[in-house]
Amino acid sequence: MKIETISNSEEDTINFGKKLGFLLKPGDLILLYGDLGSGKTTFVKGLAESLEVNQDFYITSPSFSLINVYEGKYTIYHVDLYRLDTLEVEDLGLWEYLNEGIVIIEWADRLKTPLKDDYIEIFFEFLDYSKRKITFVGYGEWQELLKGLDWDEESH
Ligand SMILES: Nc1ncnc2c1ncn2[C@@H]1O[C@H](COP(=O)(O)OP(=O)(O)OP(=O)(O)O)[C@@H](O)[C@H]1O
Repeated sequence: MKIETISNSEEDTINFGKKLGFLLKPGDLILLYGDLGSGKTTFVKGLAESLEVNQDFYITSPSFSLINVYEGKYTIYHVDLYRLDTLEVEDLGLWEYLNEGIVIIEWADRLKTPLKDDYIEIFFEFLDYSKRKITFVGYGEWQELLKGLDWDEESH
C-alpha cells in the first residue's frame, strides 16, 4: 500500500505531518527516509503540533543528539541512527521506547530486524526549491489506516 503526494511548500509538509499526527498513539512506529533538507524535520514539526507538543519547543533534527524527546499528548521519541552501526543500534533498546510512546526513526536501514509488524515508512524526495514528493507506505494495520486519510485536501 503506497500513497504518493506532492508538497508545494513547507506549510503543506507541516499539514501532512499534522494529519498523520492526529492518528498516532503510543506504540506507533514511523520510519523516515530522505536526503538532507528534503523535509523530514519539517514533517515532524507538523506531527508534533497535532500531538500538542508546546509550540515554543524547538523541533530539530536529531543528527547530533541521537534521540530527541518531545512531550505532548504522548511522548515522541525522534531518533537518528545515521552515525551508528547495527550492533550499536541493538544496544539502544528501541523496543522500550515503543512501550512508552511514539517512535520516529531516521536512517532506519541501520535496524537489523524490523521492530514490529505494523509501521509506516515515509520517503521524502526533493523536486525543486519548494516542491517535495512524499510517499507513504503502510504495513500491517497501517495499510488500511493510511487509506482513510485524504492527503490531497488542504488541512486547516
Ligand atoms: N515543500 C517543502 N516541504 C518541506 N520543506 C521545504 C519545502 N519547501 C522548502 N522547504 C525547506 O526545505 C528545508 C527542509 O528542511 P528539513 O530540516 O525539514 O529537512 P530534513 O530532511 O529534516 O533535513 P536533515 O536531514 O538535514 O535534518 C527547510 O528549510 C524548508 O523551509
